[in-house]
Amino acid sequence: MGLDPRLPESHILLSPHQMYAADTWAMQNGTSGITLMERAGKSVAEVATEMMPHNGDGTIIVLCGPGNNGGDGYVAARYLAEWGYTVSVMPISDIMALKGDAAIMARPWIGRTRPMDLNALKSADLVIDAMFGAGLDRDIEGDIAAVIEAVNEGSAVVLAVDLPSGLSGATGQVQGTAIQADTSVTFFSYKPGHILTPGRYYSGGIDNIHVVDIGISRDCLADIQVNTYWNTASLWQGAVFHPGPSSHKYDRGHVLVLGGREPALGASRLASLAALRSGCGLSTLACPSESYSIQATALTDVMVRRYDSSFGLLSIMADKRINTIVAGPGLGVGEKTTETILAVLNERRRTVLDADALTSLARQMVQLSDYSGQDIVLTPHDGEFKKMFPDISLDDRLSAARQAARQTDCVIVLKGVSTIVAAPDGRASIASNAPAWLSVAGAGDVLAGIIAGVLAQGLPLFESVSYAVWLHGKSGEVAGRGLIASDLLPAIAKSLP
Ligand SMILES: NC(=O)C1=CN([C@@H]2O[C@H](COP(=O)(O)OP(=O)(O)OC[C@H]3O[C@@H](n4cnc5c(N)ncnc54)[C@H](O)[C@@H]3O)[C@@H](O)[C@H]2O)[C@@H](O)CC1
Ligand SMILES: [K+]
Repeated sequence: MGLDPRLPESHILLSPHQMYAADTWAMQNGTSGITLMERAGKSVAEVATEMMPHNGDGTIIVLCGPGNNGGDGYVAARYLAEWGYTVSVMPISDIMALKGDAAIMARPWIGRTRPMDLNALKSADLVIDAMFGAGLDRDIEGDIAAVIEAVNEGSAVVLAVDLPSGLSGATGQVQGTAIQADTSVTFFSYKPGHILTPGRYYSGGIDNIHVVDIGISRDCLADIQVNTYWNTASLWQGAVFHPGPSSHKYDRGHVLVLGGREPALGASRLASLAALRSGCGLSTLACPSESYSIQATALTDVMVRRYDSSFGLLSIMADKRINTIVAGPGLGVGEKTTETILAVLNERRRTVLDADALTSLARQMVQLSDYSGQDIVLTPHDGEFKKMFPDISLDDRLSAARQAARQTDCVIVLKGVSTIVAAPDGRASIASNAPAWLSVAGAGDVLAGIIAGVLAQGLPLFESVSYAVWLHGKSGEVAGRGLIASDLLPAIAKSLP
């Protein structure tokens, strides 16, 4: 079982670097490294027993690496042997070169230590991967890569200690090659690499990553600048608007969606309806005169206005109750769009820029940082991101989103399997709840609308956008396989927390 997302602080993700700080804090405050390792290894052994037949049959091989991850492996092996399992250790490096806590933990191991045997690895019942964890600092190559390939090709069930070896805990990327684990046991908190993809899949999937308490007090967090979060309820639940008995629609904000011309009329409709479903009080779609009657006929719950110039748009926006704007879905790419967006930005409302708005801005090299201090959200997918930020590599998506947020002073929603929300102040959330079938035409338009609908309710920006991304993923799950974008609209209502 993975971590319960409703638990307070379950959303905190510590990078390997921050985890070292937590370990160090614990050691300076009375818990020795040996004690931490003993607890870590014991909890690995406990999870291992759940993966083995209960009659004690079957063979376990523990692959032990050169550092403290290997130390955890020796402890796990000792407990499993004590509990009657057939377990052997296969070190991937010279045991005599072990240092510190790992060397201390290798000493009491009196069970079988065997030389590397790829065939034995392939046919074991369970392989415990204690080769590398937080200390992975380069690509895996050569003999060790061959060991990993043998484990991945073999029939053994695989339990990874802390992280599957070869997986970066910071980025979720594979360094050279990586163990494909069925289950992982990590300590104190998830690491970003467990939630980001492909790391989440290499770790066994979110429900199969156990986070265990090894006795590190939460007090250590006071000394660690946590800025990366799993996008779950405990991150944003304090920031969700729940209308009270006397609440009025005007308390819940008014979203204005800027629509364009044929053939993409549905996109802005989806966004304007998604905004309403997400709890804002009112939603208006502004569109050019030529598409007015089509949009007005198609929409019942959304008000429809016409505008044919920036001037016309500004007269609609003279209504100060309109507090959030969505520009992009179906707006069209080009100079006119850029001009419209600049007119909107000068009005200083909360603004969501998506799709055609992003492409138009990228072409004209508009400096969004000129609007610094405003609440602007950009929602690029990879293609749009590359056009907007050609100098930022997407190899490490978390860093890329953070860099773009800092550069533009906007909140970046980098859409993908694990959508990242990054704020200019360095905070970032990573979502893990979007089902594969959410990737359909129009789903992005719905997301832009949900974000605006939540933003219109006036709650803190980063938490609101993270919540909106979560709600979009949840709606995809509720709508189920085979969904089309408009199925998401009723599903939003069923997904509200
Ligand atoms: N006292 C502690 O600090 C605790 C540490 N814990 C465990 O310790 C781990 C971190 O230990 P370490 O910092 O020793 O790091 P690791 O054990 O993850 O690995 C470090 C070692 O691997 C080598 N290495 C790194 N990348 C390599 C590559 N690509 N190819 C070959 N060799 C490579 C390094 O040179 C170093 O010798 C955690 O993941 C966790 O499992 C837990 O026991 C909890 C307590
Ligand atoms: K490992």
